[in-house]
Amino acid sequence: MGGQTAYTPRRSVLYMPGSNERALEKAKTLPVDALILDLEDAVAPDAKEGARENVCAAAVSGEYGNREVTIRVNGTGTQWHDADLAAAAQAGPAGVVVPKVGSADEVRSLVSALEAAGAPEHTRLWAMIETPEAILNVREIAAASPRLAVLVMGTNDLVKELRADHVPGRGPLVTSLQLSLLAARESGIAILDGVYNDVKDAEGFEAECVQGRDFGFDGKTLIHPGQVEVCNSTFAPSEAAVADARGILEAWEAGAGSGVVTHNGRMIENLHVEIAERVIATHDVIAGRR
Ligand SMILES: CC(C)(COP(=O)(O)OP(=O)(O)OC[C@H]1O[C@@H](n2cnc3c(N)ncnc32)[C@H](O)[C@@H]1OP(=O)(O)O)[C@@H](O)C(=O)NCCC(=O)NCCSC(=O)C[C@H](O)C(=O)O
Ligand SMILES: [Mg+2]
Repeated sequence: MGGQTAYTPRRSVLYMPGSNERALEKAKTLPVDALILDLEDAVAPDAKEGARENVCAAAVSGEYGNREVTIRVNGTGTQWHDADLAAAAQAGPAGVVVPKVGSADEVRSLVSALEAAGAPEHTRLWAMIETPEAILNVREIAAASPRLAVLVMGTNDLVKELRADHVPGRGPLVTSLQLSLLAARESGIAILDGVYNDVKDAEGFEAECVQGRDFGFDGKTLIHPGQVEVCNSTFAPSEAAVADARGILEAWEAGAGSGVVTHNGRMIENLHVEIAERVIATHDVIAGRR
């Protein structure tokens, strides 16, 4: 496990309430990599059924271009879960996002339910990691099914459950974020960082994007269109990183056969070449989307 797979851009993954038809429309014009059309926390109980119809119609519409469209259903055990999951499976989005997943058994039973409801093969499970139970089981969760493609951190619920606070630097969450990252990388699946709630705090948001990128997240979940551009550029290789990667590959080729060379005074071994190749491949995929 943990081998390199083809890069799917998920730098910016925007939530929008399934009940907000204006937002569903606006999303067609936003430069996001993926969308999470929400039926859970952002939708009031009496709006759930209408929202379910909206998000399924959006998922089958084919109007979102190369954006990955996913549907977040209500959690296992809620009164809406079964109908949400069945409708989402039929709509066949890229992913069905399930909140508050707690165990590997739950992953397997969600996958069985998706298959029983006729979900097409391309519809993958995205599991939200946002409870103490999930953190303590995250290694087994990440490895539970080949249909599980993405872990999504739910840092609002996690802060609530831990009785922690949202603080700059996210000290109270670091252990949970890193355990989840370890689990995702071991199983070779993607992992997305949680949302930043203060949509007016551009500086704090950028700092959290940089932190998530430096930790190793593939991208970040977002709640507002104003967060998209910074997120996209933070989670893409910078021009300097691409130039450096090209330099590493050239230096390696020039020193063909030797197990170690230098580039800009730094030691380069095979593992640095693999990193450089990943940077270039990531850059090429992102450049191809423009
Ligand atoms: C946070 C918001 C409620 C702010 O809404 P509002 O004040 O209306 O924003 P603006 O007036 O600045 O909006 C400007 C235009 O942008 C559109 N818009 C706003 N948000 C979105 C969006 N998410 N997707 C698409 N389009 C959006 C507005 O319609 C305006 O358009 P226009 O009128 O044409 O100019 C709001 O941003 C919002 O609802 N965000 C999403 C909230 C959400 O989905 N929350 C649930 C997930 S977060 C979570 O809980 C994760 C996890 O479970 C955890 O535990 O952490
Ligand atoms: Mg949550």
